[in-house]
Amino acid sequence: MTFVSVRNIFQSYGDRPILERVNLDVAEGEFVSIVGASGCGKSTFLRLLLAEERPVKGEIRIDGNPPAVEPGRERGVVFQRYSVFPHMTVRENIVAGESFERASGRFFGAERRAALARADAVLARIGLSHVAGQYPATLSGGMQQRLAIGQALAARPRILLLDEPFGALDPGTRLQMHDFLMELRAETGMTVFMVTHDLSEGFKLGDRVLVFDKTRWDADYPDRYGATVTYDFDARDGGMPFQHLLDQFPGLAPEFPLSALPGSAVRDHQGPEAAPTGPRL
Ligand SMILES: Nc1ncnc2c1ncn2[C@@H]1O[C@H](COP(=O)(O)OP(=O)(O)OP(=O)(O)O)[C@@H](O)[C@H]1O
Repeated sequence: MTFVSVRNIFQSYGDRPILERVNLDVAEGEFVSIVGASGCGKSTFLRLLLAEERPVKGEIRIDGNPPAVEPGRERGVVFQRYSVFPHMTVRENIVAGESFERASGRFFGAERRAALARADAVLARIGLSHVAGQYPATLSGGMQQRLAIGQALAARPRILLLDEPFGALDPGTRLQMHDFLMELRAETGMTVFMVTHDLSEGFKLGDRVLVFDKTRWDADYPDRYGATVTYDFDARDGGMPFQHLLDQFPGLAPEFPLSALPGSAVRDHQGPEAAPTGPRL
């Protein structure tokens, strides 16, 4: 059953189209990876889901309703660069994440004690209990990003939006974060949209991998057309057979023509006029 529905979305900045004819149905609990060339509108799409922007045309529905303008309860978001508060301790950061309107200082008495107890439960879940009283600057990059995810989860959102969340981390920490995110996802059943530049990460973590690209090009006016979803790959089972191919041919991604993969389910999002030529990542 559809949880997030995106219908014929167009978005432009000034007279410059960024997205066009984006259609999508996502079930609750699905993990959707989003890849595409730099500047093609992936973050713009996340901002539309967050209701930070309104589309020029089209409609987004979350559980049948337009996305609420206030962040927090329904959707949590994590960016590439650590979005935690540097002047608050790790525990206070989690408390602050519970509600954007109610920073930690707004909790008093029993309410504050309850909020701190909930924060401690989140910290235990993300493995940061031992640094609860420290400031973010004293943590490693991976720990800070775990804190950012914990902060987003403190409000118990049904949807987690991740914009290149592991892009700034070293490869080892990145792998640890993959395990961490998969565990959290299994525990919470949340729906995830993750923008990544790492194709194999997208296939490893996602149930689906969406490729954003332009289907129409004007060589004289490269900004004339917007991007849309050109591929929607079934990536369950760890992105097999994509991962097997990567193992066999290291260095294959990202130029490999994804459409040639055996067993990849490519769903049609644009209708008969669209003629995707393969992602340029
Ligand atoms: N508020 C804005 N006003 C005008 N142009 C914008 C605005 N936000 C984004 N853009 C432009 O829209 C295009 C799409 O930006 P967006 O950040 O969505 O791309 P992206 O696919 O996420 O890129 P990257 O992979 O590099 O992060 C870019 O050319 C960007 O400069």
